[in-house]
Amino acid sequence: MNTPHYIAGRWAAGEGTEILSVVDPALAQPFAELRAASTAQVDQAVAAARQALPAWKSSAPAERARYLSGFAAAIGGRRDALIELQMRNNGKPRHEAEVDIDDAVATFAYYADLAAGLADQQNRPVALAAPGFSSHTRLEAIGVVGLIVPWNFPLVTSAWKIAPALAAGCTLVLKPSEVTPLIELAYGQIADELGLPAGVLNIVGGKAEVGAALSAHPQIDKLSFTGSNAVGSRVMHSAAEHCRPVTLELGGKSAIIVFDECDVDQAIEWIIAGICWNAGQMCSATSRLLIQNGIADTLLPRLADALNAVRVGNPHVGNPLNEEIDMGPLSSEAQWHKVGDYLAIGQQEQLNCLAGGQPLARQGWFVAPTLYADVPTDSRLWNEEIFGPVLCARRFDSEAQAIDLANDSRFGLVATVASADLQRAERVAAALEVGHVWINSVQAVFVETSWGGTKGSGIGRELGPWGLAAYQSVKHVTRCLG
Ligand SMILES: NC(=O)c1ccc[n+]([C@@H]2O[C@H](COP(=O)([O-])OP(=O)(O)OC[C@H]3O[C@@H](n4cnc5c(N)ncnc54)[C@H](O)[C@@H]3O)[C@@H](O)[C@H]2O)c1
Ligand SMILES: C[N+](C)(C)CC=O
Repeated sequence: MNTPHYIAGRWAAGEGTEILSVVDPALAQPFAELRAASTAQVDQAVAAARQALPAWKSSAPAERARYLSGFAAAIGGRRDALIELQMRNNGKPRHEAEVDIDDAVATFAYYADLAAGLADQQNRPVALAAPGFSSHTRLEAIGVVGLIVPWNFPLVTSAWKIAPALAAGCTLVLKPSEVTPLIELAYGQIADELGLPAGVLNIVGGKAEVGAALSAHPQIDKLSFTGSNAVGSRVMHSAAEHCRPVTLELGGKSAIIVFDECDVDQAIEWIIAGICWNAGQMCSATSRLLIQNGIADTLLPRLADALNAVRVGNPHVGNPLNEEIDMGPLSSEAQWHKVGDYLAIGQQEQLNCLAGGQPLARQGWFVAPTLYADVPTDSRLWNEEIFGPVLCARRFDSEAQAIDLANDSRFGLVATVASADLQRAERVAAALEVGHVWINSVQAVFVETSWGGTKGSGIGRELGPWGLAAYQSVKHVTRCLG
């Protein structure tokens, strides 16, 4: 890949010093490499976005809606290629890669609709208690936005930022993760195909240096970052230097709470989906399992059996068994070492391991789905985001105790409540300090609902109308009628 950066409507070769290796994690083998952008190219991308801003910001919302619908259709048109690339570069099983495409398509289609409705919302009068004045509201694009994303759901996390930013009238510079630097290039190709005005959407690939240059850039009006807390904190520091806004979608250590009256088989399905989807590499992984005492002795051994039965394998397109796997490898060697370190800590802490507990001895970066029972609340595994298929369980007696345990975390992204008593489930959902709660469900995410965390899991919300508002600036025009 010789020209992997999209700047001012042109494809450019990288001028940075770093080489990014694009790896198939199931084989632990690189299949492409590319040169990162230089910081001068970051400047060029931001300058292009700045130049494109006045026209794009003042374009008719209906025109922006047409482009967004075009993105939705064109992603759908690339479905097979994007599925295969995600399987190959992320190690996702086919059915998971399909869900990501559907999510990206739905996101662009949804924000096309919201953009189409923007004209009606412009200049709406505000009722004032004071006589003698009138006021109306203008919703304006925030400006040039820098979007920095991780590798675990590359197409989706980018769509959640690009679509509302374009709908609002912002121009943007996207920095994909160095682990998955090819997948989001589809957005540049689509921009080309649709004739999106040059500079409205720019993509610069690279590692920390490129992200840092983008987040510190004086010509950026807002940063939206999805990734780790460590880097999110740096991005926020850079934003603070310029007193500009940030949206941060960070890590999690989310709880799934299973009450006595829950059906065991259904609970196992939700628990496994919450920890094995994307091999546990989800910000929203429900990696802390809280089980009520009355069901724990039945549930735990059956859960261990079910985890041992998860079909872990190579999702590679060339593998004839690729349709029959439930879970692929971890997406990178670094992540495999990180998860392996936590499994070693689990051994040192002599945790009660009921399933897995080891990286798998085979080619590729595979880890067995792992379950530790009765994990102490001061264990590192109980408190830290592992980002792998590692589940820590504890028992509880009462509803109040479950809520306290679930809320006892520096994170607050999501939670799942499993209970046949819906009044109880709603009560617990209301008491949880998180941004999204599922009741008796796998982690279904709908574009109309919000996404984002409380506490250390981030600042702001994506998706729904809140995701659009994140790229809008509110202005009031007040007139004296006298
Ligand atoms: N809350 C959410 O919606 C959500 C979604 C997906 C992932 N995540 C989180 O992302 C993390 C995993 O992803 P990751 O390993 O790619 O995260 P990461 O923080 O290492 O990297 C995220 C992005 O930041 C860039 N980056 C690295 N150093 C930078 C710097 N100094 N300045 C600016 N940018 C820099 C990276 O190149 C990458 O593009 C997990 O903590 C996970 O919980 C959160
Ligand atoms: C934000 N989401 C749900 C796509 C992925 C979390 O890691």
